[in-house]
Amino acid sequence: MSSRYVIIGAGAIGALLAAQLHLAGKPVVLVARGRNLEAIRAHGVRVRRPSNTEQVRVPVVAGPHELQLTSDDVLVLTTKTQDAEQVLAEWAWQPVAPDRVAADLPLLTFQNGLATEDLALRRFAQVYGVSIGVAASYLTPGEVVSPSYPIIGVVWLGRYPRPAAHEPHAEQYLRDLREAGYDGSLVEDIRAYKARKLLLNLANGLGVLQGSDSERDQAREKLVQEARAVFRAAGIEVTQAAPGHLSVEPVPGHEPGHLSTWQSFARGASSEVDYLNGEIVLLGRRHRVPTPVNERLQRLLGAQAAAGLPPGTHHVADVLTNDRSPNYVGPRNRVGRSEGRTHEPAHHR
Ligand SMILES: NC(=O)C1=CN([C@@H]2O[C@H](COP(=O)(O)OP(=O)(O)OC[C@H]3O[C@@H](n4cnc5c(N)ncnc54)[C@H](OP(=O)(O)O)[C@@H]3O)[C@@H](O)[C@H]2O)C=CC1
Ligand SMILES: CC(C)(CO)C(=O)C(=O)O
Repeated sequence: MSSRYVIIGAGAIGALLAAQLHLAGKPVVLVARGRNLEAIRAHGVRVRRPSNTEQVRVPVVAGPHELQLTSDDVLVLTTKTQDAEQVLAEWAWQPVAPDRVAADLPLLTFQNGLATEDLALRRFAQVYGVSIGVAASYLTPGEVVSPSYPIIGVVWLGRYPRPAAHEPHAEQYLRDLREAGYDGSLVEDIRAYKARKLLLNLANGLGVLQGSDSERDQAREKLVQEARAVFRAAGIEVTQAAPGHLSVEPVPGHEPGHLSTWQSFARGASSEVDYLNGEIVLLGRRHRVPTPVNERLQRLLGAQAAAGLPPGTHHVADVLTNDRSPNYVGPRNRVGRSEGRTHEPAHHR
């Protein structure tokens, strides 16, 4: 009998993982909130795949007050990074058994970026970082789109900060994930895998902006160059291991290619950019390495999220140049967004 997985955060990663584990016969409880909770309570998680849609009746709760934790539970954190601290604080000191609290349970952290594992380690002693490659999408309460089948995603899983000599629990988690449809491996240095993934995720924010493919490529190259420089200065290893391959297929009625950051902006949810590009900015400030392009993207999208503005509000050129005068006209309006670059200032050409 495998552990029960208590999956906190019912979005693209968490709701899909809960559905997959449930379908594989693994004990699982999903923690959701708001309209998403209502929809999952009423109908289960709707999983839209390339060739079918399944309604998966996953047990769901609103929080620790609706659940009795046991010593066999494994907590799984699948919120965005910006919500991790609040969730960790809420769950860590919940009672499990006499003299035990949730912070004594193992915790799996699925976040992109480098920040969550240290946030978790402040309270939880057994932290397992997971780096996941998956093309999942959450845009509608109670529903996830999963364009890969039968392999749902690829995971790299490792004890943080480093594995013990023998990690039977990590092996068990990986076995369960494999049975649930995820390809994956155990890794020695999960941070090096998260660093590799972060190099990819630095461009997530570019998908929220208007611009051509070549402008995006140009910006992506600069974002990654800056990141590599700060990683060198900070002594952060990036794994050289080859990334896994995942086949992604069309799902009827679903527009493909929108990454997790775009999904947050499209839903009017908060943005993870402070922990993606913002991680590079933080490391740059600590180690005195300039990171102007990551900083411009972070500032632009931070202000956009604060104002509740949708994808397409700004242009990639705003990230590539620091020239705010005399031609800068501010954020594009909704007309400019839907009709393309209609009011293009000179420095964007
Ligand atoms: N989407 C993807 O394809 C990929 C995502 N990732 C990474 O995985 C992590 C999770 O991302 P993703 O699944 O996309 O995020 P989502 O925004 O889709 O899902 C996060 C979920 O957590 C919920 N949540 C937030 N705070 C709380 C809280 N305090 N209590 C309970 N639930 C809470 C949100 O609630 P609400 O429903 O109200 O918004 C939402 O349902 C991120 O670090 C992301 O970068 C990695 C690879 C791919
Ligand atoms: C780039 C991608 C899709 C890889 O899994 C991802 O991490 C994201 O959407 O944030």
